[in-house]
Amino acid sequence: MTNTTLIMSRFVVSSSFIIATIFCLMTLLLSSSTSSSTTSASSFFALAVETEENNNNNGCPVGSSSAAGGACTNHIECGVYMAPSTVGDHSNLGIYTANPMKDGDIVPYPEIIIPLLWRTFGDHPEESFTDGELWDRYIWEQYVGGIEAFEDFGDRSSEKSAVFIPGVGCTVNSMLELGNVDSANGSKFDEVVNRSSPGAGAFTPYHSTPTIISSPDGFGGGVDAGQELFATYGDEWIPWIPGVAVTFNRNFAKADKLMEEFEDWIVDHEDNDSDTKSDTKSESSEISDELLDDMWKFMIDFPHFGNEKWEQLSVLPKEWNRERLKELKHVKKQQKLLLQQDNDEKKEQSSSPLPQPLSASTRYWADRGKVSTEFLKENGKCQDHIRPDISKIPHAGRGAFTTRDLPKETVVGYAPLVHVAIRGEQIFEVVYNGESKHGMERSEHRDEEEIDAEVEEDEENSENRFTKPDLVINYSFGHRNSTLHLTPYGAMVNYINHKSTNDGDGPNVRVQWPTKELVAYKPDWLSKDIKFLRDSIDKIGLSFDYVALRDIKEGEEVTMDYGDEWDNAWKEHVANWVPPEDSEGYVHSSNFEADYLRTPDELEEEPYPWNLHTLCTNYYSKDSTDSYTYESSLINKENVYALPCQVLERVKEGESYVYTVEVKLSDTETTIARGYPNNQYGVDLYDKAYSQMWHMQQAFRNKMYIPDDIFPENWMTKE
Ligand SMILES: C[S@@+](CC[C@H](N)C(=O)[O-])C[C@H]1O[C@@H](n2cnc3c(N)ncnc32)[C@H](O)[C@@H]1O
Repeated sequence: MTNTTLIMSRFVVSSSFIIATIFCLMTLLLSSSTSSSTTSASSFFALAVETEENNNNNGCPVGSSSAAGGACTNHIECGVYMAPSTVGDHSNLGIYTANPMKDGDIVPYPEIIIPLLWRTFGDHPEESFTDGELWDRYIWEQYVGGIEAFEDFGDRSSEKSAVFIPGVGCTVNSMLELGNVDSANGSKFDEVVNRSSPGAGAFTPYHSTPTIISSPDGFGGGVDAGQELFATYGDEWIPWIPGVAVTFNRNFAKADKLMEEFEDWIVDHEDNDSDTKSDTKSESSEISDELLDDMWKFMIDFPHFGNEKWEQLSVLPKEWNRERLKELKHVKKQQKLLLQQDNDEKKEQSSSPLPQPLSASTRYWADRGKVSTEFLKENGKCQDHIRPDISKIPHAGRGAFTTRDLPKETVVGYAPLVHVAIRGEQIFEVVYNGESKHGMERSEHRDEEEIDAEVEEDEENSENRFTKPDLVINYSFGHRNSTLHLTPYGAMVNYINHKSTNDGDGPNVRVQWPTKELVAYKPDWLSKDIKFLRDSIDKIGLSFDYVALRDIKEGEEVTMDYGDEWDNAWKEHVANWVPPEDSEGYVHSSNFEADYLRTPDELEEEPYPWNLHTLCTNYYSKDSTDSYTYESSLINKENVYALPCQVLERVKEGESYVYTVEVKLSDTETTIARGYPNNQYGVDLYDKAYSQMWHMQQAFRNKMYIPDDIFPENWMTKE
């Protein structure tokens, strides 16, 4: 195989060439084979994953698991697990439900969304080509979570700001046709505290982004216990991880076609063979299972990387046997039957949609995506021991609360850590440059001179310029003697608030390195140096267990000690806090209620809160009287362009109002247009860019500190 790989990778060949080559080889092999062997192969639908890692349980008996201290504990019930993925030989993590769930059910529990300003989506910062590159795999575009556009004017529909969605959002894998959840379906906005609170802007206002079960057709309207949850990343996303199925829909169809050809070839061969030995239609015409197996392996392992990618090879079932052949015949028969019924029904003018049988390759991967609950208990980490709610700690925002009684030593939460090794202190710095359009520059993309030149051009903005760490810092770990920066992405752990060890009975959890090697935890990384971490960007290698320090009762708030530095910084922040002048009169648009948009006269009497303003689209055209009128046929949902505007007049039409607006096209040019509806495609009220609390200059920023006793000395790069 290695030689074949070398030779074939030098040629550009087509997939039909591969198949032809394989079939020729098969013919050659067959002509010299004895075909009486009937080696029984494992069932085609056997769950390979169930058997592979069952023994890896730290010596704990089945039905119990290793707690943080290495002791075996009885199992505590759990509904959602993070465990080695069924996608690609357990090379990454996946999210599983331990219970059957119906379409429409919400996977526990909805997460926060942390908006990122230090980088834009799809715009990989050049300087951090290695260090920080790992982040590429853990961000989404802002529209996924329903985050508003950050710029005031311009294209509001396709601004590509990046967001970080811990939990399912970061972990879920993609299996296109097998997508069984809608992940990160918008979010809610709630700043929880007032602008005058010292907690203002110190945590994300975007929360409650749900993952909703949405199983594909043919799967019975839900998912079974042990099912890996799959999102749909989109057609351009290809996980080029060795051994991973490249899951474009079109590949399932192509894979089925290849399997059909393979099957036809076998049937032909066996028929021909028995024809030539027509007197005895003997067993010997059957191709041996062993040979079938070898040929199949040869086909699926055929090198398909490089310029020519035969993605369909990656979704072929990994095992082959006669059962598989029968399955394929069955699927084809059913499909034929349905097609026939469909035609008959069409003739009868019936419109009832017919269920489609799953294609053979789809069926294979669907079954592969399921594991036993034992597997989850033994290899997974529970993700629903805690749930979010408003914290009981003043000014802290949301917090994490236990969903069940959790004995001491329970791993209450688990989080893989996205690391930035050397540039951890600079990479997240954001330069704010005022509060208007292009008011903020992302330092990662701009050099200082470029920013200075722009600021000089705009004296007004230079006064408002300030630099501040991005919000994600408050959700990340560091150490005073190191540049390393670790951001956890386990479900719910980002809700855990601080409680000092010196405060009352102290916190009830602490972070610890896991007790054994895991897909996302390599214990030998603890003895590597910081340069090794900088250059290790293919995979996550560090994780934290959040371990119960004592028995925790259901409903208790979970807290951990963020470290003395954090505690002191927060106390100093509170002591020095002076509510900003603009906290008076600030109302976020989500809390602002008005029956209609106001005219200039009305605004004089009753202005909007200072942070709100109206923006209009340019969907208008000239009518017969040479005046401009709103034209709904011009709506382009892909590109909703916003311009500054003011309402001049309002007319009641039915239950709602239509508006005459003055749209500002440039500094010198305006247009007056009639008939605007009050919505995002017409005229609407928006928060001014960077007016939300998390952009406040005064907002608290501080990373959490990794306890000294677990921080390796070799990572200490600073005095
Ligand atoms: C990892 S987040 C915790 C979740 C956060 N409370 C939220 O609502 O998203 C850390 C941030 O929570 C807030 N926080 C955590 N513990 C706190 C405490 N004891 N007092 C005040 N604020 C706290 C701070 O804003 C801190 O930067």
